[in-house]
Amino acid sequence: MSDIQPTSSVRPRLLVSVRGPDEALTALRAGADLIDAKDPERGALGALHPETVRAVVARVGGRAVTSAVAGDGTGTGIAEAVAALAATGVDFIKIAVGPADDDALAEAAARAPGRVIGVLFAEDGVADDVPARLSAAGFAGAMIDTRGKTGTALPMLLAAPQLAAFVAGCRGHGLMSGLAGSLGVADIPALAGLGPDYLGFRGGLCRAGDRRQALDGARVARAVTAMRDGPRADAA
Ligand SMILES: O=C[C@H](O)COP(=O)(O)O
Repeated sequence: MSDIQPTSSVRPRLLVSVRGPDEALTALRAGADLIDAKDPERGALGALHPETVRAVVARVGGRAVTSAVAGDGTGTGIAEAVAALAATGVDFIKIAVGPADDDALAEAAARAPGRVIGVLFAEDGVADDVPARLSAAGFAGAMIDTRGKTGTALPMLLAAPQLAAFVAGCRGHGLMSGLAGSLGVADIPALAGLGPDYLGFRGGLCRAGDRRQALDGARVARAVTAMRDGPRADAA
């Protein structure tokens, strides 16, 4: 289990979503901090087969934090999916938490204690009580992503004060916080200044900016540089 925990770290880490072990190696070699296994052919939270996730974990070999999405369903089905992914050895499992009730969230989190991250979609808005609910359910973190992957980036859907309030709420409840959603390297300075634990990317780091094409190691490296040289939350 890698060491990423909710911290007051002023510089966010870079999460890169990959579709398999080869892309995981590309992201790792370019300097990504979190390698996130997901199927870009199946929407914002498309789950890969557990054996593919296991292969990603093996290829990363502990050199970065790993995560995998369990799908965008909710309820008891998601609890089984969490258990299946937990068995692959992946560090964190991401699930959609939109319509789920607190009992379903707690059941899902209990299948991988301290390893489940709740994903909210910006299009649905972010209620103020989400960090408290997820923390009470036993989640390790929360992130905001975009459901629609047609190029409308997160900052076009939620204003900086809303994102900052979400990040602060997560930190106040001991949750890791992540921001993602059709982001590009140019989005890094403003979002890094809000103090999230990580920023998530795929499409903006793929060839032609198309999340369904291959991950581009040079673009990942540019994002790593921008994250490293960008503003710090305490400079905000
Ligand atoms: O978790 C990461 C995001 O889903 C990345 O996907 P995107 O940059 O293509 O929106």
